[in-house]
Amino acid sequence: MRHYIRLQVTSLVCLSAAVMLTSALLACALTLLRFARISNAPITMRHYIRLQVTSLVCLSAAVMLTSALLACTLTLMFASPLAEMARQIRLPVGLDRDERGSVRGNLLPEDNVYNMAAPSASWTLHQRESTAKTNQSVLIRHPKKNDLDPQQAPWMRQLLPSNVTNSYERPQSRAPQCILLGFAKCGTSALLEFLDLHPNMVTLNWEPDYFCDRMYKKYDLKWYVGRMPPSLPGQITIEKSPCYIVEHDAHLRIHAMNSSIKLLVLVRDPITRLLSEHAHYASYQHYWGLPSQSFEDRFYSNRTGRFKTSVILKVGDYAPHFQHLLKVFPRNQILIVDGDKLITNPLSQISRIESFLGLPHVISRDDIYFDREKSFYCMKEVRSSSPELATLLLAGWVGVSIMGPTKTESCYPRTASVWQQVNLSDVGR
Ligand SMILES: Nc1ncnc2c1ncn2[C@@H]1O[C@H](COP(=O)(O)OS(=O)(=O)O)[C@@H](OP(=O)(O)O)[C@H]1O
Repeated sequence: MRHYIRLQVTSLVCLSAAVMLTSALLACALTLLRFARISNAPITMRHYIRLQVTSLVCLSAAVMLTSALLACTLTLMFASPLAEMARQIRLPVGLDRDERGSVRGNLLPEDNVYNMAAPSASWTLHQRESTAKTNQSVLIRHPKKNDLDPQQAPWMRQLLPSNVTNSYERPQSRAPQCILLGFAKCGTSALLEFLDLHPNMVTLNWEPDYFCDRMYKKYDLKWYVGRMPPSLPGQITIEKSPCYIVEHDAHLRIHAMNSSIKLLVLVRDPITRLLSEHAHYASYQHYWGLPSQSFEDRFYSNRTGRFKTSVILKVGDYAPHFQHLLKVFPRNQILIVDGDKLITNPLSQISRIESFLGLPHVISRDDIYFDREKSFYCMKEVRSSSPELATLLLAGWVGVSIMGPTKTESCYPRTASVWQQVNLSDVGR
């Protein structure tokens, strides 16, 4: 706290000095200019030019000094909360902090740092073979130099005082080394929350959908990487976007970003999945006061006596999606997680994921409990991922420096409320 107050006071002193110096230099420049204009004394051309030049030099000096002092002030203001964040960020297993805040210990084995190699030369051919849309163009973006490099936030590095954090413990946004591709309504949100309990995993708590058409056409890789929560080396960044598994171009795009990435795919009994999706839509209709649509109305055509070829139905037809995914990625980079077991025995699936990612088995029975009312396993404690940079900067600006991990009980609340709003007789149960 003392250190923080000292930093804030110093930054304020810098700011005041900047303001005073600028005013003094501006006043000087203006006086000289004015003197040159109104002086009745006979003034030679040489004299006049000298005056003008001196005033211009004064003005430039004022601008330069102000910028330097402002930069200094901002650095001091932001450095403290950033350093605080660096101190509080969860350390991956294998690293420890000593009482002075420095990091000690060995990083995880090499195979945890997945290779971000550029796609192989054979990729273009492979791409043509694997996509069914041979005569359509598919937008694939290969990483450009520095796209995936977390060191590309030099301004953040500079803001971190080197005596507080050493070079490799600085939290940075990194491209995910693992992606949860879907399927929607199979428990993807709950799974990600469970995984966030692991100190070596950092999860993004919203769905960027980056590799799906809608976003991919708008944003580049730098944007995507920049959205990832800050992590330390040895920590695996994970994001989930259920559109990736059903949009086959997304498989190609992910491969183009990182051909050795690890992928998780969560599946569940397709009928339960479908009912869940129906319940989800029904709850929205209910919420917006729209007429409710029965399961049959949504999926079954009385006219043709057949199921409608609905996108929602196609999602649960898992096979074609896996077929395509396996054309793009080798089987050993994909882990299929059982969504039904995730509900009854989450630890069985979490443990498989820990092994798959080469991480120590850390998440245990002590981290979760069964909530009878919700009929789901919940987390005893949520260790929040690192705060988003924007929040951090804002916090720094208003002088809030203490941002510890939040400790709250968390349970995924959606289910019970959703199902209550749906008449199950509608869905033939
Ligand atoms: N632990 C735990 N807590 C709560 N919910 C759990 C859990 N494990 C799995 N599930 C199931 O997750 C279903 C929602 O799936 P998703 O998170 O993939 O939905 S979404 O695609 O993000 O909308 C959700 O489906 P519904 O029950 O239909 O809501 C749950 O059945």
